[in-house]
Formats: sequence, C-alpha cells, structure tokens
Amino acid sequence: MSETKNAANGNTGNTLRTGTPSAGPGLDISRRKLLGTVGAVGVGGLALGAAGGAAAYAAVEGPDDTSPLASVGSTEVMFHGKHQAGITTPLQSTGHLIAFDLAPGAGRKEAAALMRRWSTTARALMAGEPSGSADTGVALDAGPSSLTVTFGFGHSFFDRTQLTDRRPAQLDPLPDFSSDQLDARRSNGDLWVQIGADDALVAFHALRAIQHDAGAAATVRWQMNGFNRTPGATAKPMTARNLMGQIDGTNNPKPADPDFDERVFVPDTAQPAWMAGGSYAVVRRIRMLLDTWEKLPLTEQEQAVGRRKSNGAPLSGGTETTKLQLDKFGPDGKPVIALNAHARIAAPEQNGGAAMLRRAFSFHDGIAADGTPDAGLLFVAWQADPLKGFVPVQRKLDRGDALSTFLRHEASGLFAVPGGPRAGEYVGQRLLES
Ligand SMILES: C=CC1=C(C)c2cc3[nH]c(cc4nc(cc5[nH]c(cc1n2)c(C)c5CCC(=O)O)C(CCC(=O)O)=C4C)c(C)c3C=C
Ligand SMILES: [Fe+2]
Repeated sequence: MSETKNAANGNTGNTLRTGTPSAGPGLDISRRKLLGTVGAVGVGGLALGAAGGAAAYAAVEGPDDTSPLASVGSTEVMFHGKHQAGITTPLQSTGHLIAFDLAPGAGRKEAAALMRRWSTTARALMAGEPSGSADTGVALDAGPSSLTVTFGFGHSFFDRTQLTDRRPAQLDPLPDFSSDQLDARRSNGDLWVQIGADDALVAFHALRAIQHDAGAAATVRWQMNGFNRTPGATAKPMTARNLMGQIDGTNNPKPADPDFDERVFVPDTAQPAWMAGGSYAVVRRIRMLLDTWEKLPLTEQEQAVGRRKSNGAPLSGGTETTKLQLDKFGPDGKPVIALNAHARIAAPEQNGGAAMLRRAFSFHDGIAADGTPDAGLLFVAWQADPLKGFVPVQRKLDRGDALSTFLRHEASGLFAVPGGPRAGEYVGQRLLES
C-alpha cells in the first residue's frame, strides 16, 4: 500500500467496514452475514470481501444470485464516528459538491428538520440501504461503494437561523487574493454537502436523495461534479494525478503523524463547543489553463512544481516520499527546486508550519465559451483553522507561485463541518439543539 495513498486514509473517525475478517488493523469488521469472499485488492490495497449489509440492497437475481459484490462495491464507510466521513476517507472516484441556501422563511427549526432528514438518508445510503419510500432505484444493484456524505455550514447559515452568536470566528470570510476571479453565484452558500463514492451511479443516487430531502427548506445554490482515478485502475494503489498530469497529494499530513489531528480537526477543548471533532473545509474551483500548460516543455512543467511528473519525486532527488531538499544547489549555483516552485512555496516549513489536508476532485465541464477546456481541480482543503492552514499558504502562493500562471480561482467557499454524529444523533444537532 502506498504511504501517500494513505494520506487520506485515517480511520481516526469513521471506519471502513468490509466483510473480510482478515481485513487488517483499524478496520471494524462487519458482523453481517457474508455472502462470499472476493479477497481482491481494493481501496488502499486492503483485502476486501463482500459485505452482507450491502447485499440486502444489491442482491442480484438469477444464476448469479450467490455472487459476492466486488471489493469496490462492498466497501462501507461508517456514518457515525468522532469525525464526519469524507475527510480522512480514501479519495473516491466520483464526487459531487453541492451548496444549498435555506428557502425564504426557513429558519432554525426547518434547518434542524433538514439536517435530521439528511442524516437519516446519509446513514442509510452509506450502509447500502435504500433511502426511503422515495428511493429512485438508481443504485439498486450496487453496494455502498465507499459512499460518504459530509455536511457543512457556511457563514450565512448562522444569520439565517439566528445562531449568529454561535458562529465560529474561523468562518470569517477568506481574504481577497490578487489572482481570484471568483463567481459569487458559484461561491459560498448556507449549507454544503460533499458526496463521494467509487461508483458514479451510487454517487448520483445519493445526490438526488439529498436534493429530494431538501424539499421546501432549501434550494441548490451551486453544484460541482468531480472525479478521481478508479480503484484498481493502477497496478498498486498510489497517489492520485490531477489533470495537469502531476502526482498531487504526496506531502499531505498523514493520519499517523503526531500532529495530524491537531492540524485537521477542532479539539474537544476549543470554542465553539459544537465544533468539537469538526473541521473547516476550504473549497475552490480552480480552473487549469490546460491549452497553455500542455504546450510547456516537461522540464519547465517540473520546475513549476519542483517535482518530477513521472513519479512525483522532488527535483532534489529520491523517490516520491523523499523530503524536499530546499537548500540544495545545482552546478549553476541556483536552487535545484526553484524559488517560485509550487511545492517549495506551499511547504509547511516556508509558512510557519501551516498545513492542511488536501482532498480534491478533478472536474471537466466541457469546453468553455472561449474554446478552452473548462477543467481543473475542485480543491478541498481540511484544517482545524483556515487561518493556520489555507490562508497563509494561499497568500504566499498568490505572491509568486510558478504554477499560478496556469491556474484561475473561479469559485470559493468556506464551511464549518461539525464533528461526526453519535449513534441516534444527526449532524449538527449539537449546534441546532443546544
Ligand atoms: C492554498 C493551498 C493550495 C492550493 C490552492 C493549491 C493548488 C494546487 N496545487 C496543485 C498541485 C500540487 N500541489 C502540490 C503540493 C502542495 N500544494 C499545497 C497547497 C495548495 N495547492 C501544499 C500545502 C502542498 C504540499 C507542499 C509540501 O509540503 O511539499 C504538489 C506536489 C505534490 C504534493 O505534495 O501534493 C502538486 C503537484 C495544483 C495543480 C493546484 C491547483 C489546481
Ligand atoms: Fe498544491
């Protein structure tokens, strides 16, 4: 298993539940009836089996009715836990990011009812069960496929629900950056939902259920659809590539790091208390100017990042996981990793230790009006405090990152993502009912 692939593979909150008793440490083994065992290598390189829980919804009729689900379909991420799912969960191949605004006249009571409905639906779908009487049937033959549904609150939510006094200071609007070309209609929002799954139909099914549940309480403000590599597409699980072709995510904080929780999650002792175990998500739709980037010679592409495109190794030498040697000089007397290289500028040691967990999806929305690909990165960064994560790093990148010539920040959002619900609780209950 690649160390880096594990960057977002924590089990610090939610557990991957598989049907194979030998799945490995840190896994909560399903007690449900097993239909069979596949033993294939799946997400994160785990030996996975068929989850009986999924089978209830994914039962196949006919001659194959005893066939187990493939490992990708059977993987279940737990809804309940200290942290919400979808933060340390391994990257899924399909993602939907949706922001909602509360409807005119909807306040705290309607918001609480909505969070209760959404939580009921998310729990069921993540367990591979139907979403209720209005289930569309789109995911009928599939298992949970690592589905996660993650909920957050935007700055405006607290005014709308008259909970302004409980709004965390961390939700104060992000500063303007000189390279921003933000579209306000595709930015922010009262509520934010992140859906991820390793099957596009499972993800779409969840998306429609969440939209259906919104009912008269909330309307979609914006929606962005993304993707990542499909589990099993590479010979071994490895760090994802983005649409510029770079291995992206290598130097993410790792759940095994002693300061991982402190960097990514709000401590139990912090204020406001309802955010204990939560995290702040910075969401940016970053367009890549691919027509220009793709014309750049490989060596210049590599200098812009400071890493090799082929294997993600630093230009200072070693393999993907070798530490960057920022003080190494070439025979020409220049730093081997250029002063404006993205990886140098973004490195925690260049930013007073500022770090965040980057968990992005690529997007491709066809060809824009100007004839260029409308493609790039749905950048999602998780941190305990945006002022100690995204903000200082983006400030620095904004002042001279070689990659920024090829990027355009087109939309932005900042959301408070509460801790995971305890059994019987809905997400955000500690805010809405305290
Ligand atoms: C403000 C935070 C960041 C934004 C916005 C951002 C955009 C962005 N990044 C890439 C590609 C790569 N980024 C890499 C590393 C990296 N990026 C950030 C922060 C932002 N990136 C950090 C903190 C780091 C880690 C730096 C370090 O500690 O070494 C890399 C190198 C591989 C890796 O470590 O992930 C690539 C490649 C793109 C394409 C992009 C916008 C579209
Ligand atoms: Fe980056």
